[in-house]
Amino acid sequence: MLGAKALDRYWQRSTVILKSLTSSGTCIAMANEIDQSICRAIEGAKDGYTNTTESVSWRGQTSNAYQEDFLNHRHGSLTWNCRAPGNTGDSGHLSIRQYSSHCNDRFTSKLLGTLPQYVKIVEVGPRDGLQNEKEIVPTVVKAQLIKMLVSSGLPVVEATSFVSPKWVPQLADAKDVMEAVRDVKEAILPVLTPNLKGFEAAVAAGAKEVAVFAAASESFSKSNINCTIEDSLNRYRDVANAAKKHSIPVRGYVSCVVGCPIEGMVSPSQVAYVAKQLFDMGCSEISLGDTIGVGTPGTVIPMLEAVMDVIPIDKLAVHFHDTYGQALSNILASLQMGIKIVDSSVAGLGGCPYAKGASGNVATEDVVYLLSGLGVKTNVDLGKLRLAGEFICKHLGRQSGSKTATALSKTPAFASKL
Ligand SMILES: CC(C)(COP(=O)([O-])OP(=O)([O-])OC[C@H]1O[C@@H](n2cnc3c(N)ncnc32)[C@H](O)[C@@H]1OP(=O)([O-])[O-])[C@@H](O)C(=O)NCCC(=O)NCCSC(=O)C[C@@](C)(O)CC(=O)[O-]
Repeated sequence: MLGAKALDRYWQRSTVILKSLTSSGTCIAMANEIDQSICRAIEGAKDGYTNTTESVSWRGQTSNAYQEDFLNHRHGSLTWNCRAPGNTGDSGHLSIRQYSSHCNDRFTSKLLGTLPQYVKIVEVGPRDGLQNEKEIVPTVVKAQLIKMLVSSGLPVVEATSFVSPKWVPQLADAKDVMEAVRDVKEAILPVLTPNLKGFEAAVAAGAKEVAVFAAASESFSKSNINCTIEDSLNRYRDVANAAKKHSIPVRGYVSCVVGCPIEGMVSPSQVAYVAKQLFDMGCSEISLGDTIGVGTPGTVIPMLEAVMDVIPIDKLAVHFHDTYGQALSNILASLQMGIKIVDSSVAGLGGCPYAKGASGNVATEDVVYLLSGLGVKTNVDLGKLRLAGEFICKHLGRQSGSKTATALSKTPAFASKL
């Protein structure tokens, strides 16, 4: 017998475990653990182990029955697609099942609900990532990073910010960065603009899309952009009106959608209010930022519910930082609610200079891996994306913040099959 029966049994067991973990917010980490166990077992089987100690394990519980079935299927190859339960595919191919909303699986479809077929990833590494670096990254490196990210298939790569160089010296070369990527046509390269001055400079530098950034917390607004929420909304109305004249789309960010580094918890109604103001002034997309990464599905879901009451869901994006390791859980919860746009940062670069303690954004590599496992299309080539991550990490002299990139760099044989 091939290993498919065992996989079916194993998959069913895994989904039951996942169900019990959903409320704890740790399901994704655990799911990855299960996936990796399966992959290790398969790799062991493929390498022809007869006496391997590798087996599927779950919190110390191991099942040799699964191991035996894997081992029986020694020459199987790894394919990434979605198959109905019981369908083992061509003989000689062991299928690691991916969930997709089309899968008619007893447990996975019930647990995960209907997920989008395609998710647009908005890469924010060159802006949100590099704005927080101690060392100023040379323009040529920034431009190379943007080009590598675009070549991986990312549809949107936020390139830089036209903010005050006194406030964010790391991005003082915004004009030069735009000049260096002028020939990039395959992706949209939006830039942040905090006011009309920034907008005009961005347009002069060739920006075709801009973003404004408000906050749901009064204290954060003051520390980030030196004005109240209402004053910022007035500035952004000016930017939105000017952008209309140039037919330039404006993305609106709301920061601190769950918590604020100064004020603590932020109410969903306050987030909905600021988001609606941005939407009403003409922002074509609203990105909801958990700036300090404190959210869990327990706080993110009510926040999204409040915003979805006032803004169409297809206009909403989520932007999670991974300070508490909750970003992937939050993304899954958001997808289950119908969100189709996710912000992330290559190698998990990032943080906000005005949000003490905020760690990097969720890593794009991890998001792509998650979505691929769920059968959700992104059109991003994980191999090329990893190269972009390696490139910038090498320049910064540090390890990647992406678990996926780190794991794949240690298992090149597995990486080559993705
Ligand atoms: C908003 C300001 C400009 C107000 O700064 P201010 O000091 O209150 O502004 P001001 O109007 O008094 O001007 C002060 C000086 O800045 C200049 N200035 C004024 N505007 C610009 C401009 N656009 N570009 C270049 N220069 C500018 C202006 O000309 C003047 O120059 P001076 O006369 O002293 O030589 C400042 O606070 C600022 O630039 N803040 C940016 C902060 C920032 O970039 N934070 C990070 C991005 S937000 C984020 O990361 C969160 C997000 C989006 O990722 C989502 C999430 O995670 O939640």
